Amino acid sequence: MIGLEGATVSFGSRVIFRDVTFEVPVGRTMAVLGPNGRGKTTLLRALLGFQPLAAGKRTAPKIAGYVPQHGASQAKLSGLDVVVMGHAARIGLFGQPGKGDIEAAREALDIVGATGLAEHRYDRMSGGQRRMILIARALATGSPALVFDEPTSALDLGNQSKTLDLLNMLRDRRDRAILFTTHDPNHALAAADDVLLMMPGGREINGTVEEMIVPEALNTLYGVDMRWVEMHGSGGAARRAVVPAFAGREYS
Ligand SMILES: Nc1ncnc2c1ncn2[C@@H]1O[C@H](COP(=O)(O)OP(=O)(O)OP(=O)(O)O)[C@@H](O)[C@H]1O
Repeated sequence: MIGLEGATVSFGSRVIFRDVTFEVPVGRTMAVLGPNGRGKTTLLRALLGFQPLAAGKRTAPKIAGYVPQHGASQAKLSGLDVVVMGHAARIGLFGQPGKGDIEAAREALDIVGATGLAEHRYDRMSGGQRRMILIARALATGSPALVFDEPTSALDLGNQSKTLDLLNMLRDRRDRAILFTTHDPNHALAAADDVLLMMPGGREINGTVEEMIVPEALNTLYGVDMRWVEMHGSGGAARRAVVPAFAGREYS
């Protein structure tokens, strides 16, 4: 389980969030949405213990799989080297990775469909390729908690779809607590069970996807009119998406 209880974080006199409580049990996935600068990354960092809490407490395993928004460029390391670092906390600072660590890393690369990147230099990869390596690194920790900071940002539509499929595949295993941030409510519809909304003005609310991803709440969240659209997905099944009223183009 991962979560916060009565958690407050401030930078100097500026409170980023106050008295936030939520939990993600093993087997569920939560999406966190909120406007730019509202504190989503800070919340993830607080959850993982990188950011001290001014009040409250956090629950997280000692080692969590964390996928940051931007991975540092890790000069001259191969994709495989970076994924093996997912085991670094287990290996220890001066330890050498053994056969088992390399096997675990290769398996994680296989799960994310990035086996072909194993021998490529990480610092020469595109943003999307690095993201896949970082996801594999998080899986290689073997942790029951996975935390993703905007896993679909800066990805083209095809890679957004692949990343959402991957999140769903991990969710369907129901053996981890998964948390991800996103700016797209449809990504919460696609890959989450629960949602935490960090509302403007410092209020947080959480509930199931069905309760939280509704036009009224999103109107308030972003200050933009939102509406449902009905459509047929690639499999022919009826689907609902939520889009801003500015989407599309007038036609007659
Ligand atoms: N170490 C820090 N010291 C001071 N202020 C900080 C620090 N880290 C973050 N902030 C501020 O806290 C606020 C929340 O930042 P954060 O990155 O958590 O927002 P976010 O919701 O993830 O934003 P975005 O959607 O734009 O990525 C911002 O105003 C940011 O400038």
